[in-house]
Amino acid sequence: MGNYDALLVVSFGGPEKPDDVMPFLENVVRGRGIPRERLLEVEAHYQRFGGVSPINQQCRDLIAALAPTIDLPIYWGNRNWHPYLEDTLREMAGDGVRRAAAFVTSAYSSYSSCRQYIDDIALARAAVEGAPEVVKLRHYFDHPGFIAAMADHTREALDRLPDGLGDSARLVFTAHSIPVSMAETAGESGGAYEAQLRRAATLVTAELGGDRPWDLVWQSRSGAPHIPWLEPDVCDHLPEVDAPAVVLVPIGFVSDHMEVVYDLDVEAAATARKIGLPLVRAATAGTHPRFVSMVSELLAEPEPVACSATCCPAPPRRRG
Ligand SMILES: CC1=C(CCC(=O)O)c2cc3nc(cc4[nH]c(cc5[nH]c(cc1n2)c(C)c5CCC(=O)O)c(CCC(=O)O)c4C)C(CCC(=O)O)=C3C
Ligand SMILES: [Fe+2]
Repeated sequence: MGNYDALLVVSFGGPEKPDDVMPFLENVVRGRGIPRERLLEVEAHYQRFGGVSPINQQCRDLIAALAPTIDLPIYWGNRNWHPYLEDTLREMAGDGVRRAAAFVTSAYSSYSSCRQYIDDIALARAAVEGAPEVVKLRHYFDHPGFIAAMADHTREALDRLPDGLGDSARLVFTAHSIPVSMAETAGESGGAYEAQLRRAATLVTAELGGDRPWDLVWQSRSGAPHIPWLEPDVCDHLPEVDAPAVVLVPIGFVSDHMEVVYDLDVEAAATARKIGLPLVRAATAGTHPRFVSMVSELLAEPEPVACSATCCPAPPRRRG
């Protein structure tokens, strides 16, 4: 069992009022060559929800659910918005925390979903005198707690379909698209992001019993149009589905993010309506009791071996 004196929940961060949106987006895309038009489009998604991303409240809810289950003080720091990791680490140092376990709200290997969190934790630690040591907990995409939560939510979604469609509905798992070059180098030997997503989808489907067919597709593509990203996009895939109904399973996200409430619940839902395809979206893991208890199980495991220095390498930086 790891010898920790605090739990640090590490997340992406998101805006909480209209004026936060552009500064938040600028933090996210700094040096990443994201076209201005894409940024303005994404800004509109956030403004449609009053400039509030669901992600921060999801983090607060998770921490509230974790508190009674974990015998450690719990802190919260984000990469891209308040509360920033650096501020949280300063608070932890002031409280005398020496060694914290980090639970990152991203289950998979890739630069964006793992290495970038590790790098940002290291940068924040370097800026804080006496910062605690931070041990990142292992990837949990295949942990029985995450799988049970997603299987439960998938079952609930199947039950929400109109009469009789549950048995023949196709499961369409979705995850954030990433550049093909990032996917090819994900993990210790490449391809880990997609392989882990396929593994999680396989485990969730197995838990539902039978041999229900499923697909893994992508969403929320960003970047310049000439750079290849993982395909197909969920909206291009739906018209190709040869089944009377679909349950979308956002296996790539552990809680509701703007990508879930806009890209799936608005865009993909509109696509399905247009083609007359009954579609429901499974809930994200969020504060499902098995997902919550998974965190204390991870804390009780032997300390994880850190990723090697060459795991999930950074893509080349563009424009400063
Ligand atoms: C793999 C992955 C995850 C899953 C792992 C994880 O959960 O961390 C994830 C999560 C998230 N991504 C988020 C938001 C954004 N991601 C962007 C851009 C990008 N994402 C990428 C990948 C991922 N992103 C990539 C390769 C880019 C291109 C720029 C770059 O190379 O970095 C942009 C720029 C605008 C645009 O979309 O073009 C935004 C606003 C939010 C917050 C949502 C909210 O507010 O609720 C969350 C949780
Ligand atoms: Fe993203």
